[in-house]
Amino acid sequence: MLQVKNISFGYNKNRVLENITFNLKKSKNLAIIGESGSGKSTLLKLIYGEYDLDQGDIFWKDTQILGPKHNLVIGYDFMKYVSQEFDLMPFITVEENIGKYLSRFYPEEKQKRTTELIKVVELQDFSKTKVKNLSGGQKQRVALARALAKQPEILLLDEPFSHIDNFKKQSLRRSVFSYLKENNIACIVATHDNNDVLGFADEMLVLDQKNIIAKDTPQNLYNNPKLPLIASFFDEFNEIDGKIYYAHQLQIVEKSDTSTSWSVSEAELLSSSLKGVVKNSYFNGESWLIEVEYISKSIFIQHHSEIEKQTKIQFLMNI
Ligand SMILES: Nc1ncnc2c1ncn2[C@@H]1O[C@H](COP(=O)(O)OP(=O)(O)OP(=O)(O)O)[C@@H](O)[C@H]1O
Repeated sequence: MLQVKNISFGYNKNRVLENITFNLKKSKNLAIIGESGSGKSTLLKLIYGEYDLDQGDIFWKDTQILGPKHNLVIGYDFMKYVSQEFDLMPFITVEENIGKYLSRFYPEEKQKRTTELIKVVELQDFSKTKVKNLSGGQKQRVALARALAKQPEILLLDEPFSHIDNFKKQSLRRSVFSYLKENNIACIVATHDNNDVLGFADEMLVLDQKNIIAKDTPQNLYNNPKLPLIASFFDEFNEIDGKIYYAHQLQIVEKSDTSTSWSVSEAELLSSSLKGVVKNSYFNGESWLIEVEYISKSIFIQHHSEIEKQTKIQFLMNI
């Protein structure tokens, strides 16, 4: 188990993180989210032992994680860190980069593991390509495979799929996160992308103003976002009368047919609805996002079709 106990840290006198405490159990997946500059990468680096803490302790099982003041070489065998800079060897191939981290005393085993890892990151067509000739996203995948080569007990991932195109992203996420679960590897993922979290993370930790402001399952935080910062991570949202509503939780009231008058049940609905004027419609794939002016501010409502600008509409909170 990882134990982060009351740690504080600043690069200079200004603190970046203050009194951070949390645990992570074996083979669990924890996502760290927060605005740019909130300290996500710094927290991963501290857990990796890249810096000395100003205060507090970090343990993986019984081993205390110590920074450069105490360790000549940064890092521990049981932990791997994939940073936003991939730090690969450019002049050798993908399989050689991965193989560097595997024992050369068992060549057959080494080849088998390399092939397995290349498959996990879906780079089969590039195994013999020199890393310098790869795209940013392909390099990111090599860095992931290399981190997995030595079977870490815990993996720290900083924006792990940020350079990967949308075609590949979702299948790669499934492949990598299933591999981690099957091999009981704990992981901490710092991310801006809710797709890295929903469906994969067991828990989510939200950093803001140097502190942890929430820690819960993605489901609980999604269903009950106590703060705009949390809701904004998941989806387009609105604050109405101090309450948070996702765009899909608001509903534009429509007539059921082309008749000019409202039915009795529709009229009932209308009596509890709010009024606004359409400012814009944005195509969103499955639906449209309708921007509506409501009491001099914009709110966003998910709707099945485009609505002409300046149309007067009525809408309901539909939860
Ligand atoms: N090496 C450094 N020296 C001084 N300050 C730093 C250093 N690295 C980061 N910082 C500062 O520490 C704060 C936290 O940065 P960090 O990179 O941890 O944030 P982040 O949440 O990972 O951001 P992003 O989402 O943009 O990657 C920022 O204010 C940043 O400017």
